Amino acid sequence: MKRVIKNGTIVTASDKYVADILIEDEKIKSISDQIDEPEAEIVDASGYYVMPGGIDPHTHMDMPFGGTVTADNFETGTIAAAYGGTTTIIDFCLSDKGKSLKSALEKWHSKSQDKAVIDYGFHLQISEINEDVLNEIPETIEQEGVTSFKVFMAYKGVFQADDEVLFKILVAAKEHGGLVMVHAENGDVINYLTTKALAEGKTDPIYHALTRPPEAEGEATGRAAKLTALADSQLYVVHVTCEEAVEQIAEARSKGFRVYGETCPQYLVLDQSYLEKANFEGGKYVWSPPLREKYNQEVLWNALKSGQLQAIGSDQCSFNFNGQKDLGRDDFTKIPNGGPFVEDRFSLMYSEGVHKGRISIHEFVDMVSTQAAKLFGLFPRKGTIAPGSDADMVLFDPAVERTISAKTHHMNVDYSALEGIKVIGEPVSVFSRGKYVIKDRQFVGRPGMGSYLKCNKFGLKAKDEAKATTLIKNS
Ligand SMILES: NC(=O)NCCC(=O)O
Ligand SMILES: [Zn+2]
Ligand SMILES: [Zn+2]
Repeated sequence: MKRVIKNGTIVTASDKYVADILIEDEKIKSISDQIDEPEAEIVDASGYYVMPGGIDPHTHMDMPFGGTVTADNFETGTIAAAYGGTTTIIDFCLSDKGKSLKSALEKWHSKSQDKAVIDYGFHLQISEINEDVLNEIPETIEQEGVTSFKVFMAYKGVFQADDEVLFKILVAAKEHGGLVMVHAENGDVINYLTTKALAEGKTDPIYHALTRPPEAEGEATGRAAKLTALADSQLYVVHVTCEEAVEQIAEARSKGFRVYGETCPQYLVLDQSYLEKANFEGGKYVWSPPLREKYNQEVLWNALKSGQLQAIGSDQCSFNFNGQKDLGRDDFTKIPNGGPFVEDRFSLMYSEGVHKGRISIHEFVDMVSTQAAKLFGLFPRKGTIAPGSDADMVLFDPAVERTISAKTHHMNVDYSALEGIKVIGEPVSVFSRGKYVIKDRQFVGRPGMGSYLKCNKFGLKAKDEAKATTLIKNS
């Protein structure tokens, strides 16, 4: 099957130009001023940006957490992702203590295959380390194509791992070409503060934020960065929310350590005051790390612009307000942590970032797609528009104005944490490996059309290389 996307404005992390794109089977075959292919189907992209499909490096689909299971699974979650312009997710596979890493991956494959409508890879969460786990890591990287390992420094008694586990994983990752990811909050301090708050009768959602202070995130981020330096390894800090954490990442990077960071749209547009909404409405905004005081938003935008943070993940982890979030109506620690963002990540970043003049359109593409492809071993198959790359593309209308609402979103969740926020720009059509998933704003894909992606080993200094390439091109 051949398709030509005509007259669109192609935008990548480094370039913007009008040209035609020939798609043959699943790949981009060629890009040229004018492509005339008599047998090809023509797609008119005049007036649209043609951008690489979004890559969301942080999702939790069909994940058991907080005594319940996320509202979105790999089918509903990836359909929503596709509506939002995302063509690849990298989901967190949870491993069980005492069981093999292979069995965890098998479980995640059975949750996702036949369901996902876009391509997907896995990060593997690890909370214990022993000889068996260490022996499985090389095979996990080489054969399973899982090259990133997640350690939670918080959620005491559930996922939390100690520094010995983190350090051993950092050493193993260095040796075998993996990238270690951390949820950086000091879980022991948080455990003390939450227990104390409950004993004092402080049960409302706002105490979720007040018992997880930014210092606890900054401390854990700095500790993880220092252990990374000691192991001469590589680290990706997920969902960075505050000045205290950004400072630690910037300091490590200034010393030349391979420390990378991600933030999420929710931390750029919402703040701690949302947790104070009356009638338990604040429970809708409970996730970890928590929303912060507003000044942190500018800190995060600046960190993205200056390259201290590289990528944008959604941290999609949806729970219904009715029946799930309300498990914690009388005790904020029982509110399942997480929010629904996979559908809005791409458009929100365009609208708040590019439309409002905070970032360039190239920085936008870099943050929502290219950097994740580079850091997680998918580039250049994913994350760009170039001959030989997968034909994962978004036709994006930058002129549409719309309002985010649970009434119109496609996530399987009964509220939107972004309800009422106006955005400029909308994905009109979305291609996954050359096939329409979204055509003229309608889902036309089918469950199972997404493929599992084996990721390549970590490539050193992905961000720095990207910057160097841009500088050479612009000079
Ligand atoms: N973020 C959150 O509250 N839930 C998902 C799990 C995690 O990323 O910490
Ligand atoms: Zn986390
Ligand atoms: Zn997460």
